[in-house]
Amino acid sequence: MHFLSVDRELTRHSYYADTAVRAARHPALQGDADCDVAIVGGGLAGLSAAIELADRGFSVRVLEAREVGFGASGRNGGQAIHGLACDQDEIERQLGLDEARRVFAMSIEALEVIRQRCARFQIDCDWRDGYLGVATSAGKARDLLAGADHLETAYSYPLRRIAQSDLPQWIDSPRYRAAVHDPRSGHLHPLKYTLGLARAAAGLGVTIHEGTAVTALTPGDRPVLHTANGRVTARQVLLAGNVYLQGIAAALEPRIMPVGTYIVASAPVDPALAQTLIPCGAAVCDNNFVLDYFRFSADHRMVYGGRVSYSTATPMNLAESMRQRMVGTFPALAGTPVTHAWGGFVDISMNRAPDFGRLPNCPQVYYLQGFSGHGLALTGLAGRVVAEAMAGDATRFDTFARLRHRPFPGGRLLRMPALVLGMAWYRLKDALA
Ligand SMILES: Cc1cc2nc3c(=O)[nH]c(=O)nc-3n(C[C@H](O)[C@H](O)[C@H](O)COP(=O)(O)OP(=O)(O)OC[C@H]3O[C@@H](n4cnc5c(N)ncnc54)[C@H](O)[C@@H]3O)c2cc1C
Repeated sequence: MHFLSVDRELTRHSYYADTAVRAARHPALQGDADCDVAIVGGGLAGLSAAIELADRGFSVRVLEAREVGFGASGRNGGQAIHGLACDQDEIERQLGLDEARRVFAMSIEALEVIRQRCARFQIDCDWRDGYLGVATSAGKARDLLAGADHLETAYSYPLRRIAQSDLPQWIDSPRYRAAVHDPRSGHLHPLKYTLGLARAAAGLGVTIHEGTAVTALTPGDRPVLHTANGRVTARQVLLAGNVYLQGIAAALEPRIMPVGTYIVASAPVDPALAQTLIPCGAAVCDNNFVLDYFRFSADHRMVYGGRVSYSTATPMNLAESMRQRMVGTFPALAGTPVTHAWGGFVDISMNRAPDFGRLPNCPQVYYLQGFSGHGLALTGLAGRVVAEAMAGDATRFDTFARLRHRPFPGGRLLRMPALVLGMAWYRLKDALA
């Protein structure tokens, strides 16, 4: 089955969709329109850019095939964490330490962007401060602490180190050997946040069209986006369609792969139990290659993410297998039922670094992709730097655009099997660490 059909199934039982209110529906495009910037994709990247562009006086249209927040933005783990999906080493290797420091600083700005937007647009999305990085083995603990040392010495970014003996004050689980805590990162309800950004964008004059799939792009001095019921001609275009952007820009497709990741939400637990299990209230994520990520929601449900599918097929018995992972981490939740199970696809790049740039055959068309499962905060910054570039100052955008990306090997047919094989190796490394 094609991953898009799998993806539609995965949206059906999301806790976020059950607990967010879609106050506004945005009408589909009918007829032809003109604007300064046309954006493909009503996720966090597209909406963030729309807000930044509207702030700079541009006329903006967002074209969304389904509905705002349909993709990863409305379904993710809700963890807004410093840094990128890849280690800073990758950025240092490619751009040097000074540029890598600028990139890291932008990832911290991305966290501030969330806080600022929640305050400015009064977005109530259950934000809570705090992120706890945890390690499941002695080897992983060494990696975690070495990473923290590097962030402190090379980036002046201190993380609090927590020894195994002190862990119960932070997380009550038998699984972990060490942790690091970051008070500047945090977590939120991603669909409430995404819908809040759409409301903010519309309030700034951005026209949003839901139910409007872009089927083709004609490059040129004024690129044209084609849809079933009309066209949009713009001075500049942003492609922010993530893994769903298929058949619009062939050059971009081999640079990312859709990888499935899954989440369950439990029934609400006694607030006192939630407080005992994660006393610091942080979002938690381990540093395995195939990682587990979890947190308590504002209504005291355990929102537990993990597993991956590199073949795009949904794992068998998804809800039960995820429940078992949750109970492995927190035996105290053994009697707590799971009420929701859902998932989505992340846009991983080969090196896990974000992939921002302009289309080779049409520099008026910008793109943002390759967030590699770490885009909740970074999309906000991405929208800001692409707006800066469109407004004439590409300094920060081009820092990202200089990162080199290789296409996934194997061509269209063999790409997926090659990836599955590669990932089996990393899973083995996790198991042996
Ligand atoms: C299950 C899951 C858990 C995750 N957990 C975390 C986490 O805890 N922390 C974190 O930092 N990141 C996480 N991520 C990643 C994060 O959600 C993404 O990086 C981020 O949301 C990407 O935003 P986006 O706007 O680029 O893409 P999306 O939100 O996917 O939006 C793209 C939109 O473009 C639309 N579109 C595509 N093509 C077209 C077209 N041709 N015409 C019109 N519209 C089109 C799609 O319908 C879609 O709505 C997770 C992702 C998933 C799937």
